[in-house]
Amino acid sequence: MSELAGQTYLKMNGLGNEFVIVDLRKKNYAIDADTAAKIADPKTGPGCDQVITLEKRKPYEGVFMGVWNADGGEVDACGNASRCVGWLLMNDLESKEVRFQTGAGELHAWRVGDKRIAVDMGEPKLHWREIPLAEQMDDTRFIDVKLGPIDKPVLWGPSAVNVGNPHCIFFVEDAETQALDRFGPMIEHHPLFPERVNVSVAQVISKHAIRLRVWERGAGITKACGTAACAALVAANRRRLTGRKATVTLDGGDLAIEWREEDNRIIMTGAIELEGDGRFPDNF
Ligand SMILES: N[C@@H](CCC[C@H](N)C(=O)O)C(=O)O
Repeated sequence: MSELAGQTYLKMNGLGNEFVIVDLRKKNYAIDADTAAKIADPKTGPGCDQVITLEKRKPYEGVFMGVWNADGGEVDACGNASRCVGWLLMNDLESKEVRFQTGAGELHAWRVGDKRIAVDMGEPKLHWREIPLAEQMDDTRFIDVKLGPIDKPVLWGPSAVNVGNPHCIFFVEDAETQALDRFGPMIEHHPLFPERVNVSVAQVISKHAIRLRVWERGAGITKACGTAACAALVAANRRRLTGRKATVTLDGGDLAIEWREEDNRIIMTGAIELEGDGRFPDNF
């Protein structure tokens, strides 16, 4: 039996990217990788793509948002969960904006509609050491990695961007036909990415529209990935394929992404959904 037995949780999603959110701010325990994986697996818990914890975590001031992938690994950033947590905290505080902490730094979220939230996701990191890559690549707009079997590559030369977590983005003519379920895991575990990587295929529709499908590190294909949408817009703009503002269409819906020229920060705007609450069973 774990310390979560009897504890309540919320189910939320951002464009179908599913979260179980556990509020541990008044508890004196944290979750670990095994517990996160047990919560995320629908055979043993409520099931989700990411487990999100709200914590008082030292040395952070204020509320800390913990992000745990379905495989149990803890990571630093989650765009869709940031909108969900922003919405929850703003409701708690009866406020129109809020700041909270993550492993990737402080985030600022504000309300732009009833269940529509904007988040300042910070500045992208573009140097190969910051992605991180295992070897020097001076131009992260086009890195030397192949998607598919070494002797018969299907795609090659993605961009790499870190937006609090590592992303690699392949620009393709048709995102729908890419076998992301086959190639996603190969690239996620490619030795060029020492912390593994989130893998996207991006189809540029126009200067202001991108179609994106994502294989998430530690979670597989999800209906939407907010940080991937941010990374894709940055990569597309660096390749002069789009402007600095675009609608990114994921399987679960649209995100508006802007990479601001004046301060280099990425603003992500999109919907959130509250599905309901639940309680971990007494024998959890
Ligand atoms: N779904 C998230 C990203 C979650 C973390 C990611 N899988 C990673 O391992 O970095 C999003 O909306 O950004």
